[in-house]
Amino acid sequence: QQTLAKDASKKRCYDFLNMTSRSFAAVIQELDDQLRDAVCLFYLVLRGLDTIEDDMTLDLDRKVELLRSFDQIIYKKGWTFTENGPNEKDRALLVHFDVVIDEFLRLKPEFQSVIANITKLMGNGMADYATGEHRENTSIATIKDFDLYCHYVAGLVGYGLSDLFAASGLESEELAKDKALSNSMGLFLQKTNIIRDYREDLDDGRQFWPREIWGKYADNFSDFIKPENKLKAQHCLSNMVLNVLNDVPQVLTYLSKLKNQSVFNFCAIPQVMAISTLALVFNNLDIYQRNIKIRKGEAVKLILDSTDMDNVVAIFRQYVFEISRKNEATDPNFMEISMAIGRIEQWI
Ligand SMILES: O=C(O)CO[C@@H](C(=O)O)[C@@H](OCCCCCc1ccc2ccccc2c1)C(=O)NCCCCCc1ccc2ccccc2c1
Ligand SMILES: [Mg+2]
Ligand SMILES: [Mg+2]
Repeated sequence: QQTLAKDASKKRCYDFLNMTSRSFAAVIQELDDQLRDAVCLFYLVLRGLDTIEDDMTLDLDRKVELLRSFDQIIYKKGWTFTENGPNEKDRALLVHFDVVIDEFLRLKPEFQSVIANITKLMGNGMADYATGEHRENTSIATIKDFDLYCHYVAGLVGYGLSDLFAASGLESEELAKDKALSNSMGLFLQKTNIIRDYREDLDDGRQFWPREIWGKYADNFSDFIKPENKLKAQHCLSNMVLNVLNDVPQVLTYLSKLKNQSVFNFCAIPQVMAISTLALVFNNLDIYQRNIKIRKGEAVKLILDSTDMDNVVAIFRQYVFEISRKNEATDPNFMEISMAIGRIEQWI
């Protein structure tokens, strides 16, 4: 009887995974037995934390209290949360969070401590940011603030994944020690999404592009949606893409150090999707009007091709070449982008 109940609650966790993530559910479920459950629960715990962070209808003091204590909440059997607004997309995850906690508490202790440590760091980072000087529209001032915020919400995920890979024995300890490489794995994904999500975030009253960049091209963050600012909008966008390109060499270095096939696929596929998205958004002013996504057919081809390092390098080379072809000599960022591409080509 016990095993039936345990299997049912584990199955529900995978249902929550498939419900809350288009891009990660499939690759997480392909991981080898030693890692699959730990990474699934790592995802669900952090998605639960992010569902608190993302909810703009929550009272700020209440939000901060939850963010800073989430690393203790995950040890409280039976805990659930029903205060999210009705439109919060992953609200159901927290309404049934007791199921996630039950499964989290069944993980090996070393997996639990990796997840709890990252949850504590991320929750406090999110809270510091939510109560910072720009709390009204979550705006980000400098490129340094941009890197710090993305470190909190995504770089730390890279830290935790590398630690889980090492704890499972499927990957080396030294990979987990090289924090800069793990950090870049998160920053590349998060920053690419932040560029792609300009319009969605603007409409939600959030702005994640650093003022140090966009402030060179406009007085207000929303100016870029106006047709008369087309050229400024294009140059601001290429400046953002330039900032993200700088993480590519470290992403390729991280991937080249992986030994386990299922871990390689899990790590490579989101990065390949991101470089494809980056090439799609480069000099593409549609991002100021709507959320653009790579076509389903292209995504399927990328997933099937991303199983070994040579193919992944070839895919990166293809998209970096596409960006260099679209790079315009009249763009003030033209030279910097050419040099960033040069640094990537030394690698590939
Ligand atoms: O609300 C949304 O749907 C999007 O939220 C974004 C936001 O609010 O900024 C934002 O929320 C960030 C805070 C919660 C992080 C949740 C997460 C994501 C992916 C994971 C993958 C595996 C294991 C655990 C994971 C945890 C978000 O989901 N951004 C997507 C990019 C985050 C990438 C994280 C990451 C970092 C390094 C990686 C290395 C290898 C493979 C996957 C990796 C994945
Ligand atoms: Mg989110
Ligand atoms: Mg968030």
